[in-house]
Order: sequence, then C-alpha cells, then structure tokens
Amino acid sequence: MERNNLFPVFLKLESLETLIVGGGHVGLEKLTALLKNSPSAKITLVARAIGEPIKELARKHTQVKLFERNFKLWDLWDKDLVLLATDNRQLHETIRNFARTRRLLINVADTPDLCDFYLGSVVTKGNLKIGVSTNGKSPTISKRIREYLEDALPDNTNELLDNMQKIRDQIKGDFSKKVQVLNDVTASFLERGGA
Ligand SMILES: C[C@@]1(CC(=O)O)C2=NC(=C\c3[nH]c(c(CCC(=O)O)c3CC(=O)O)Cc3[nH]c(c(CC(=O)O)c3CCC(=O)O)/C=C3\N/C(=C\2)[C@@H](CCC(=O)O)[C@]3(C)CC(=O)O)/[C@H]1CCC(=O)O
Ligand SMILES: NC(=O)c1ccc[n+]([C@@H]2O[C@H](COP(=O)([O-])OP(=O)(O)OC[C@H]3O[C@@H](n4cnc5c(N)ncnc54)[C@H](O)[C@@H]3O)[C@@H](O)[C@H]2O)c1
Repeated sequence: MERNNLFPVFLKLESLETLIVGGGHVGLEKLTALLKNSPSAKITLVARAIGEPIKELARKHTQVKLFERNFKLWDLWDKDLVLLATDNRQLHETIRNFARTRRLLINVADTPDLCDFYLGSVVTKGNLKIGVSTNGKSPTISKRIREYLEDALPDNTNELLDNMQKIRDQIKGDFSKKVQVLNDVTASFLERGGA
C-alpha cells in the first residue's frame, strides 16, 4: 500500500521569518491559515497588487509587513520559509530554484511537485493541535477529517491537559514509574470524554 512519508513538525513562526508572494485569493488563504494558528507570526507579504482583505488582516496583526510591488530576489535574503501564491507559474519556478540554492523551505500554491512542505488541515482545542495531511491526494478529505475531529474531541480537552501538567509536575520517583502513572490516569480518556 502507498503511504504518507511526510514528516510533520510544529513550527514556532514567531521566531522565524516567513515570506508570502502574492496578494490575491490564494495569498489571503495562506496568510489566514498562518495567522489563525500563529497570530504573532512574523510575515512579510510582497505582491504587485494586494487585496483589501489582506490589508485589513495586516492592520489587525501589526507585525505583518506588506509591500505592494513586484517580487525582488532580495526578498528571500532574510527569510526562513517561503510561500508562493501568484498567478505566474514561470515566476514560481524561478523563485523556487533560487530559494533552493539558499536551502529555504518553500510551498508553491497548487504545485505539489515544487513544494518542500504542504500546509495541513488543523484541529485546535486549547493546547491540543492535530495536523492532517492526505499527502496531497485530497485537501477536501483533510478538511472533512478536521471537521470530524473538531466535533469528536471532548470540549474539556484543554482542562485535561492542564490537569495532566499538574500531575506531571507532582509525580516523584524514577522516570519509568512516572510514565506508568501517566499512562494509568489517561487509560480511559477518550472513552469517558475526559479525566
Ligand atoms: C489543508 C489545506 C491547508 C491550507 O491550504 O491552509 C490545503 N488545502 C486546503 C483546501 C483546499 N485546497 C484546494 C481545495 C479545492 C478542492 C480540491 O482540489 O480538493 C480545497 C478544499 C476547500 O477549500 O474546500 C485546492 C488545491 N489544493 C492543492 C491543489 C493542487 C494539487 O492538488 O495538485 C489544489 C487544486 C487547485 C486547482 O484546482 O488547480 C494542493 C494542496 N493543498 C494543501 C492543503 C496541500 C495538501 C494537503 C493534504 O495533503 O491534504 C497541498 C498539496 C499543497 C499546499 O497548498 O500546501 C486546506 C484545507 C483547510 C481546511 O481544513 O479547511
Ligand atoms: N483562487 C482560487 O481559489 C484558485 C484555485 C485553484 C487554483 N488557483 C491558482 O492559484 C494561483 C493564484 O490564484 P489567485 O486567485 O490568488 O490569483 P490572483 O490573480 O487573485 O492573485 C495573484 C497575485 O499575484 C500577484 N503577482 C503576480 N505577479 C507578481 C510578481 N511578479 N511579483 C509580485 N506579485 C505578483 C498579483 O499582484 C496578485 O496579488 C493562480 O495560478 C490560480 O490559477 C487559484
């Protein structure tokens, strides 16, 4: 059976520099996804024309910097992550090739072959976060699985995490004893809908 070989990570976007190129519909989607997860993400968005919804978002998140002009290669110089969302495929290929020489990680809208990473559907309940990927097979199924998990996870999930942190801090003894206690107290978490 084919399998998903992508390696998931959870990035601290407040301490990384992210560049988005493109200020239309897809640029807005990517910016929204980043800010929804990481409201303080450091993001620079460059586009020849920037739509009003993006300008509105940038007014609410003052660390987001907008530059309404053509992309320039030096936009890549101080960046860690790059997301391309223009309507110019040739430009995407050129930027992608240059970004790779600098070992930048890049996502190219609608072109999985040019992506080093994909965005996923994201379930968030307080401190719990679950990322969903279908390996690019069907973003719509990712969205459906997100909706299913959002519904299925108990509302008190974050309370449970807070309680677990307290228990973790209190348990004394060696490591294996600690792991055993933590496993015992969570054994029936999903059956009972919370501890
Ligand atoms: C998860 C999510 C995150 C986000 O973007 O924030 C995301 N796409 C979302 C929605 C969505 N995107 C599209 C539709 C229309 C229906 C459809 O085509 O299915 C819908 C559904 C909708 O909007 O209802 C269009 C589309 N998307 C891609 C292609 C190109 C291709 O597949 O070749 C095309 C065709 C464009 C065209 O027609 O030309 C490619 C990618 N989209 C991915 C992520 C990556 C794979 C994730 C995975 O493995 O699951 C990947 C590979 C790269 C990337 O973008 O990172 C977000 C759900 C947010 C949520 O949870 O609600
Ligand atoms: N809108 C969708 O839902 C959708 C769905 C599937 C695929 N796509 C594809 O995704 C791509 C982007 O779609 P969109 O709807 O966001 O397009 P759009 O026309 O709304 O936005 C394109 C953006 O790219 C900017 N741009 C173009 N050349 C530039 C340059 N040299 N430097 C800086 N900025 C530049 C434009 O100013 C604009 O902000 C297109 O290729 C489209 O075919 C879009």
